[in-house]
Amino acid sequence: MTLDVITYPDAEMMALSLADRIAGELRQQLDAVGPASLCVPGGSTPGPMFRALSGLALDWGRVTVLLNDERWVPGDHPRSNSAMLRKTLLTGPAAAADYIDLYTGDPTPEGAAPGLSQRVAPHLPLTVLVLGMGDDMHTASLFPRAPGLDELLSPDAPPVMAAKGGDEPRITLTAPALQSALHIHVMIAGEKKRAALDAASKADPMQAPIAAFLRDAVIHYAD
Ligand SMILES: O=C(O)[C@H](O)[C@@H](O)[C@H](O)[C@H](O)COP(=O)(O)O
Repeated sequence: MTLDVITYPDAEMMALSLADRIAGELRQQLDAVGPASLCVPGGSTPGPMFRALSGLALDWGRVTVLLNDERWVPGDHPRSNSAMLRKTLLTGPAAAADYIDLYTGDPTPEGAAPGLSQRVAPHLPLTVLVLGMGDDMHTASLFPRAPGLDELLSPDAPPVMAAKGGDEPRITLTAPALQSALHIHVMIAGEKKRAALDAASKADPMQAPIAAFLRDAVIHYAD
């Protein structure tokens, strides 16, 4: 598979330029179609892009924001992706966005998944999807060879399911929900991830889950 890769001179350029591009895609949806949805990764790479995006002029009140996935920890936990998002994206003008928090406080992600599927379904297809990738080629909480990965990748999967394979229990959007997006961006930094992405482009999604999204994605890369 040939990858559509944009290589930036540095991480700051990647953050600013991707933030601009995403704002343009959301504006286009808001102007021409109706309410927009923006689904974003956790992890450490996207913080600077989120800070840039949060300050851009947009009718944020008509945008729904949600994470690709969440670790099953409370919102004040150091591992909470929501905590990171509240500090970086859901601030300034972007604080007006509607935020779907994937951590519900239920004892298990399995118990919360059906309710979250109902909450997320009206926002599909996603307008803009941004994905990150781990060195192991996982994306969202779709981990290589994890128990139940085949169900998360199935075209019949509900929008949200519990996931295994990370350090703690997780909840994740499934492959069909993520693949619904009108615009898909993969954001990676560092040579190790670039090499992993090249390997993933030749691999099966069960071994390299990011592969399920590469055909329709624009890859944004900085060293
Ligand atoms: O909660 C998570 O772990 C993420 O949503 C995950 O899919 C992330 O995007 C990658 O692990 C990359 O993370 P880094 O940007 O920290 O390398």
